[in-house]
Amino acid sequence: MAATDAEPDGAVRDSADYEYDVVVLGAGPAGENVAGRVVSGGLSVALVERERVGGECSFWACVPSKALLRSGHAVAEARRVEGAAQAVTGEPDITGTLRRRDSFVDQWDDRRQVDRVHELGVALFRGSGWVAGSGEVMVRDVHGTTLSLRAARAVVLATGSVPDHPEIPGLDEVDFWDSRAATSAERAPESLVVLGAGAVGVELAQAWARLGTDVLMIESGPRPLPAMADFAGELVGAALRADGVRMCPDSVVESVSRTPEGVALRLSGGTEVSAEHLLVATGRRAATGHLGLESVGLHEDGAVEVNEHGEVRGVSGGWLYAVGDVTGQARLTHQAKYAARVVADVVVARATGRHVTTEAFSRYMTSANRRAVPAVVFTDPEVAQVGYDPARAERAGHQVRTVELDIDSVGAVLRADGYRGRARFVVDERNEVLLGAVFVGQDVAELLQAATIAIVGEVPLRRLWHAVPVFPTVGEIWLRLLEAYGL
Ligand SMILES: Cc1cc2nc3c(=O)[nH]c(=O)nc-3n(C[C@H](O)[C@H](O)[C@H](O)COP(=O)(O)OP(=O)(O)OC[C@H]3O[C@@H](n4cnc5c(N)ncnc54)[C@H](O)[C@@H]3O)c2cc1C
Ligand SMILES: NC(=O)c1ccc[n+]([C@@H]2O[C@H](COP(=O)([O-])OP(=O)(O)OC[C@H]3O[C@@H](n4cnc5c(N)ncnc54)[C@H](O)[C@@H]3O)[C@@H](O)[C@H]2O)c1
Repeated sequence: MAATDAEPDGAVRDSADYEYDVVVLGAGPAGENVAGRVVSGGLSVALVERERVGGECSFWACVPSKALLRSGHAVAEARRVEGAAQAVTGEPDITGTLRRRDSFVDQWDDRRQVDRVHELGVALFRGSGWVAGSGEVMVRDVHGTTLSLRAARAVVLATGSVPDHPEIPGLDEVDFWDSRAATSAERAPESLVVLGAGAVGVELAQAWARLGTDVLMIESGPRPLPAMADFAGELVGAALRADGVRMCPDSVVESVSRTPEGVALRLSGGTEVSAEHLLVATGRRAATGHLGLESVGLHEDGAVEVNEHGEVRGVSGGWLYAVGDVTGQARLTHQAKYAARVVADVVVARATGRHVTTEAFSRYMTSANRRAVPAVVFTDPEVAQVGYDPARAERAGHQVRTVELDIDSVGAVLRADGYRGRARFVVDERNEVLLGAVFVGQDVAELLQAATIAIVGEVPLRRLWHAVPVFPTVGEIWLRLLEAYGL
C-alpha cells in the first residue's frame, strides 16, 4: 500500500495488511489500557487517536488541574501550622507553578506515551476513526487520507467525553474558556467567572483564586458540589469563600455578552457580573459524534450503553465494546482504566476459548463501576467519597443507617491548626457492612482506599473494629464512626 501519515506509527509498521484482532478508537487512559492488556494477552491491536496519546486526562484534565492546585495547597497547609506559618512570607509563585504544570504535561507533547505504546507492540494510527459496520473501522488522517481497518475479534470505543455547554443567549459569541483553556492558560487572568460548581468548577476556581485571580462562581444548585453530600459542598464553599471566591448559588444565567475588558453575564433577577474570562464547567457528554454508530443501529446522541462485560447494548455478534467516559459510567480515569482491564480480559478470553464468567466481581465484570466508585475532589479541603449515598442505598433495597461526625481527632488537629472536616458512613444494618463513605478535610484522600476495600470486600463492621487506626492520624475517624454506630 502507498505510504500515508495514517500508516501504523508503531512496532508493527510492516504488518502484512490492515487486519488486527482488536481495533481501539481513542488513546486516552481507557483506550491505552485496553490496547496494552489485549497485546499482553497475545492478540494484535490497532489504536486510533486523533489528538494526543494519553487523552484528556494527561494533557488537559486530571494532571494539569492537580498541578495547578498543588502550590496553593502547599502554601495554605503551611499557613495552618503555627511555626511553619511564620516561614510563609509570600504568595504562591505563578511562574513556578506554571513551569511545574508544563513539565507534568510534557509541554503537551505525547512522545513519551507514544514510545510506551510502541514498546507494547501496539500499532498506532493517527487520525479520526469511525465504525463502518461489523468489525469495520475507517480512519481519516489530518491530510484527509482515509484507510480501513478490519477487526477480527473486537472493536472497542474509548473516545471519552467533551464539554457540554448550556444554551445561553450570547454564549456562542464570546470566546469563553472550557476546562482545556483553564488548565493550559499561560498566565493568571485578573478575573474569572466560573459557571458550574461541580468537580471541574470548584477545583479550577480554587486553583486560580490561590494564584491571584479574582473568582466569582455561578451555580444553578444550592451550593458547590450539589450532587455530593451537603456537608461536602458546605465545607468546600466555606474554604472557597476564605480564598476570596464570591458565590452565586441558585442562579440562572440569562445572557452572556462580550465587553472591551472580557465578558459580562446577566443573571435572573437582573444582577450583572463581568470578568476577563468566563470558564464554562457545566458538565461533559460522551464523545459519540461522527463515530458511525448509526451504521450499527445505534443513536449518535448520548452515552454508549454497555453491560457489565463492557459490551455495547443493542449490537449483536459480541464484537463491539466501549469503555471510559464514552459509556457515561463513573467518569473518572481510574474507573476508565479498571473497565479497560475488564474489557481486555473479556476480549482475550473469548478469542482464546476461555469461559467468561458472570458472577459479580469476577475478572470479567465491571462490578465496582456500579457499587464502589471512589472519587476525590482535590480542593482544600479534599472531598473523598466511595460507594452509595443514603438515597441510592435505599433505592438498592438496603436497610440504611448513616453515621456522621466532625473530624477533630488529635491526629487531625496536629496536622493543621483549626482542622475542619466531617465524615459519613452509610451502613447496611441487616448485614452490618459498609455501603458508602464520605470524608471531607485536609489529607482525607488517602483514607479512601480503606473504605473502598471495606465495601468491595463486604467486611463486617465488627471485624473492622479490629482494624485499629494509628494514633495520632486523621484515620482515627474510622474508630470514632464505628463507636458512633454502636460498637
Ligand atoms: C478538568 C478535569 C479534571 C479531571 N480530573 C480528574 C481527576 O483528578 N481524577 C480522575 O480520575 N478523573 C478526572 N477527570 C476525568 C478524566 O479526565 C476522565 O474520566 C478520563 O480522561 C476518561 O478517560 P477516557 O480514556 O475515557 O477518555 P479521554 O481521556 O477523553 O480520551 C479519549 C481519547 O479519544 C480520542 N478520540 C475521540 N474521538 C476519537 C475518534 N473518533 N477517533 C480517534 N480518536 C478519538 C480523544 O482525542 C482522546 O484522546 C477530570 C476531567 C476534567 C475535565
Ligand atoms: N477530581 C476528579 O476526579 C475530577 C475533577 C474534575 C472533573 N471530574 C469529572 O469530570 C466530569 C465533569 O465535571 P464537571 O464539573 O464539568 O461536571 P458536573 O456535572 O460534575 O458539574 C457541573 C455543575 O454545573 C452545574 N450547572 C449545570 N448547568 C448549569 C448552568 N446553566 N448554570 C449554572 N450551573 C450549572 C451543575 O449543577 C453542576 O453542579 C465529572 O463527571 C467528574 O467525574 C473529576
